[in-house]
Amino acid sequence: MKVNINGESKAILAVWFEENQVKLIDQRKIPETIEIYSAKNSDDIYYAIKNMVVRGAPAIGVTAAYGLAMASKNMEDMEKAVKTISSSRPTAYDLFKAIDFMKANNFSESAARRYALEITERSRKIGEYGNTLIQANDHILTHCNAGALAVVDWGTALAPMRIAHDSGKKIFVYVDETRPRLQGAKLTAWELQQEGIDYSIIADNAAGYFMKNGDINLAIVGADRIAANGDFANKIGTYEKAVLAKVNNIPFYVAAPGSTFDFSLKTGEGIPIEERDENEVLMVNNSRLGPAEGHAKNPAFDVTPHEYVTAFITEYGIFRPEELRKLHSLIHEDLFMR
Ligand SMILES: CSC[C@@H](O)[C@@H](O)C(=O)COP(=O)(O)O
Repeated sequence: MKVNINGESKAILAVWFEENQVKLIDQRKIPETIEIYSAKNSDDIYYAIKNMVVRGAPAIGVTAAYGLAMASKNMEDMEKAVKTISSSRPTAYDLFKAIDFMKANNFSESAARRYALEITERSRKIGEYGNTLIQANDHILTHCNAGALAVVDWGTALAPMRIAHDSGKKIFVYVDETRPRLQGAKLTAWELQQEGIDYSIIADNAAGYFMKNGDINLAIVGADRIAANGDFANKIGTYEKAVLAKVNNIPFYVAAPGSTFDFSLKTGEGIPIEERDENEVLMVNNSRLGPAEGHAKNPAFDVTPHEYVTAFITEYGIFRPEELRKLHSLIHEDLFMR
């Protein structure tokens, strides 16, 4: 991704491996500053994923892959390292896919590097397929952050927008602020700004207003886990946006690589939904909302039923929910995904 550092445009990745450390852009600090977090063992990897130094399903997977390669080089107890890293967050399937990939490849550094390269290249392909769905002057809604920060580069939902913009299509993006962690307002807005793509941040409860007024004509979001029937988990608030899109006849696309599809689950009912600390909801800029004794509920994801999805944009092409069997066979035949 392009990043402006002291007036100079530089290309950087969200996650990389250097001198036996896993390097992460600290996403808790964006957009204020670009700081690098260096993970030196599997406990650091656990901390980084759990506390969202790194977040976004594919980026979590790549971090786990590098983390296991690092742990193996450091002669950590690998059973313990796998257990620690897999307990960091429950919802994104990419985490478990990456751990299985590393187990099957003896936790080697070359395997982790290959995993990262594959995921990055696949998200670029998602961008190319997704670009075919975007017309000049489209006004596109997105939720949370499914951009380069959430992968390694390119993104999933944002990759089509970046490629459309680079190919000269003028587009405008409506960015849901995405309470409580504000991935939209902080991360997506920052990425679009770096890329020179026009956008406005909107309050989480404003999408219906803009859809009804005809201001939004397309929605693209990412996913954390997609079941065999196309029900999918994504950041809390995605479900209501999908329902609103259907009511307003707005196409609603989900962009995700093969590593996010969990075909062992028939429907979205079995997707584990992470419940995070209530203080993420209660505390805003270090001040507390509501009464001192008040409590909050904080599910990090919701599940959108497949009937609200127009199609899935993947590195294998674009598939309507009723075509997911075909995608299942393609993923099954793909040696990297096995
Ligand atoms: C390409 S990222 C896809 C999803 O992981 C993304 O939309 C999302 O919901 C991220 O949630 P987060 O809690 O920030 O990890």
